[in-house]
Amino acid sequence: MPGTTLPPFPTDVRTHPLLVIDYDILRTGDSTELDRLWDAATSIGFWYLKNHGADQEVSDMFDMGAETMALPLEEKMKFEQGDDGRSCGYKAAGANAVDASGQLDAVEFINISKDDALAFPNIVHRTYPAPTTAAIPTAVAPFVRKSLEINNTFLRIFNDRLGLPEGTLERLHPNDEHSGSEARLIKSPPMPGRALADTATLGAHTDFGSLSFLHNRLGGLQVMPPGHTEWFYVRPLPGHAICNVGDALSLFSGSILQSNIHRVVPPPGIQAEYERWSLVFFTRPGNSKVLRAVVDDSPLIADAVQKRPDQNFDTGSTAAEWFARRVKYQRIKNRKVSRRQESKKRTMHSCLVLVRADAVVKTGSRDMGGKQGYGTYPCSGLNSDQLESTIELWLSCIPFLIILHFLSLLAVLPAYIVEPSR
Ligand SMILES: O=C(O)CCC(=O)C(=O)O
Ligand SMILES: [Fe+2]
Repeated sequence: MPGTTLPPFPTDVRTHPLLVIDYDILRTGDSTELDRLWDAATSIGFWYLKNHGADQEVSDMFDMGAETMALPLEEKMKFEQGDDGRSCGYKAAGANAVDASGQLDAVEFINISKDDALAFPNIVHRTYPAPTTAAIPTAVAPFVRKSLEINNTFLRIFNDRLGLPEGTLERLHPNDEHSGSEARLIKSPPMPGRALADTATLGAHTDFGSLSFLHNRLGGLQVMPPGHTEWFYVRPLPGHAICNVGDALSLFSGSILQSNIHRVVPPPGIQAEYERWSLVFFTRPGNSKVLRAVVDDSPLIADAVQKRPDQNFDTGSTAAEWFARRVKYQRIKNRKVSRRQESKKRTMHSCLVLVRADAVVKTGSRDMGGKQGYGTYPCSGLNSDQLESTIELWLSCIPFLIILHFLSLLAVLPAYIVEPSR
């Protein structure tokens, strides 16, 4: 809660260190800082950012969040995001699944579209609860503008390092095209003595978009770094944002930039007794942009793609279509399946788990979050939807194969029957 003194992050839990990038130094074009950012973005895809200059905007957003979340649930539900794949709006705790078994999430959040924030008082996508709307000109729009400025700086740097013609990545993320870019304010309830400290409150996932600019105060965020099979906490550092690469940018770059799997669990130790608040800005590609590696414009990306023939670098989907599918699938209501479908899904899930484990072992790379994730399975070159359809197709062929087998037996059987009687 804004203004509350929070207990320190415990020293006895497993954490993963991230590189600290200094935004002030980065903007001067300092080559050491640029190299360090490149190292972070191409290894784990996560880094801390200090001196980002967004402290006031972040603090105003947390105030807006506290007022919005204090509304009665009934009021917040009038602005629910719905089940049709739209992200902006309110999401109540328990509306999303955190894993394939259907375990529910424990966080509530409000997503505010960059398009609504920048067009205010015009409405592009939807309306928001009164305290959110009142804060759009004073808190939300300034936070969105600052976040875009920072993420666009990263895009320009990555553009240069990837050897792309000037402005390529920025043209895939135009500020003035409608997109899924949005600010998200998340609240998790206190979870004192929670027995299932290992149960995610926000399920394991990779971020759909291109870049995320995250601010949290309490622990709970965990990453599974490449080459590991265990979760590590990311220690929150005062005044430092946590930045990460998402699936779309990873795809554009032919997987040179890494989109890493992460999740949120209850804060460790005594911190679990406090409400957990976090704030993210997601930069996502323009709605009309097709999600595919930019091979024609960069020999570096073309080479990276060529070295990964197992991976599909052309989704054939626009950012709008891809994003809507991901959001929709997270909703628990869209996961309700009949008992027959349930067992079929379970079979498919087992297949997916095998394929995913195989992918990690074979390539040393992370999967993109499986059923909750948004990306491709490296060893199959398919995204989770495509992989699921392929497995479904194979499973549906089984009865046909059995009949074929039976018919071929019938064809050879007379010979067997006639033969012995001779
Ligand atoms: O709350 C956090 O620390 C992380 C949130 C997150 O990963 C997300 O909203 O995508
Ligand atoms: Fe995330």
